[in-house]
Amino acid sequence: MAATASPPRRVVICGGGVVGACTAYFLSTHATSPTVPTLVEKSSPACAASGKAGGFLALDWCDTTPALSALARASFALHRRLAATLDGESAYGFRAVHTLSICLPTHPFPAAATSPPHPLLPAWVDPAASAAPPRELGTTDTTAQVHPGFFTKAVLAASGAEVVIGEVERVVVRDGRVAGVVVKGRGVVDADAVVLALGPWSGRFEMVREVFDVSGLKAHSIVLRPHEPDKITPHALFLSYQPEPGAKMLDPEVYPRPTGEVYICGMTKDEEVPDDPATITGEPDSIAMLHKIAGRVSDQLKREEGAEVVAEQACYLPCTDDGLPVIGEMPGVKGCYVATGHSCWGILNAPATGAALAELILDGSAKIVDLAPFSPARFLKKRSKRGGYSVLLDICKLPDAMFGLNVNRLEQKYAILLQDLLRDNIIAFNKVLHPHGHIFETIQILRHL
Ligand SMILES: Cc1cc2nc3c(=O)[nH]c(=O)nc-3n(C[C@H](O)[C@H](O)[C@H](O)COP(=O)(O)OP(=O)(O)OC[C@H]3O[C@@H](n4cnc5c(N)ncnc54)[C@H](O)[C@@H]3O)c2cc1C
Repeated sequence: MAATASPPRRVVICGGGVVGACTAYFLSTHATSPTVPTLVEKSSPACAASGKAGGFLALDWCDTTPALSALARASFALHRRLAATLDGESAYGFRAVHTLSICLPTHPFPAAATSPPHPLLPAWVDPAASAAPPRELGTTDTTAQVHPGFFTKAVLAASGAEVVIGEVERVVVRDGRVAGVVVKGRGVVDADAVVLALGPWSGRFEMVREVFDVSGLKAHSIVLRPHEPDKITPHALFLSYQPEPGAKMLDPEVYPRPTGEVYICGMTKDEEVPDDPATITGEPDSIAMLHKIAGRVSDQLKREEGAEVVAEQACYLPCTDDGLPVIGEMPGVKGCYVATGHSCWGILNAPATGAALAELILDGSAKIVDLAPFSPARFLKKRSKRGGYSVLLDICKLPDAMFGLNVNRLEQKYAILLQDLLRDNIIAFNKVLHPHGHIFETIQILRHL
């Protein structure tokens, strides 16, 4: 990625979830070119997954995917640094946690059949809740938590960003460069750089949809206030549970919070994301199952034992086809950046995402993590393997003037496809281009990229 001549002055971030908020924070705290952005949010900051997530953080749980591992490890370290800078402990419940895996039996064991509680099991968890000895999945060195909604709002407030409540309808592009965004009822907000951090709504923008797909996976959660909150220890529980013999295995998660509340989530479902984040509600069956599971884990979490219901809710995980987030500049639109697809790790991975984007926008390249594996252009390359030949034919139909040395006039997406074809499909390249006599000129263009 070529370095920008001078950093953009006006940056507009679309979307007030954790990814938009962290990007705002790292733009405004950049060491040499601090830039306070404008953030446009349709409903309210952290109204969607970023306010309704668990907020669990893990150092090494993404290590099986090298690119994601780098993002997660950098983010975990940044979470620690942010907590120290922003007083995360009291501002948003940052703390280290113990993390256990527990296999919840299908049917509760009779009390007499229960052996003494396993030493790893916290006292507030019913000993009969564990069909097998619990397993330690993380320690206070490797796992931690935040209250995701409080975290998102705290970093956004610390960024000093101007927050505009309004719906971004589209991105304004002039001569292949971003010029602003159109906000419903307000008109154009001018910008030198635009960041699309719209979670599962990113695909609503044609410019994004043309390059990659983002889908939403609906997930449910409940928040309970036990009658003796002081008895609940900082233990995150990853459960496996089969409600009936032969039924689908469920994998709910339980996160006690320093606020005294206990958050329980699970029950996912592929479903179309509704237009308005404020209208998302949980389905009664899924919420009822989460209450059943909560009651099986601990008497403290039973409504009939005095647990107060604080929230019953649902939201959507933003998912991509290859399971990796998309972070980088949109091909063919200079100054338009995207950050989405963080799936079940958006609260963890938002800090390094925001820090990397801030570097990319203000310095011209990211140092904190290598953004190459997350580039939106990776989808374009995949599509070129299927459609590259016909695109090449399209290029051959372009007027001869396009094959001069005027790289700016050749859309970047075609240039990427050509690069791909040069590497993977040189024969097709020669065969198609030679009769038209464009080989020399095209190679010149590629040299200029
Ligand atoms: C049940 C559940 C539990 C989870 N637990 C964890 C966890 O423990 N740890 C973890 O790391 N991750 C967790 N996640 C994942 C995490 O919540 C997400 O990856 C993350 O919140 C995505 O953040 P985002 O900013 O990309 O999107 P979102 O939070 O969805 O934010 C997108 C924002 O864009 C706004 N918007 C949409 N359209 C427009 C428009 N046209 N104009 C302006 N604004 C618009 C929306 O209103 C919304 O505020 C969990 C997710 C779920 C669903």
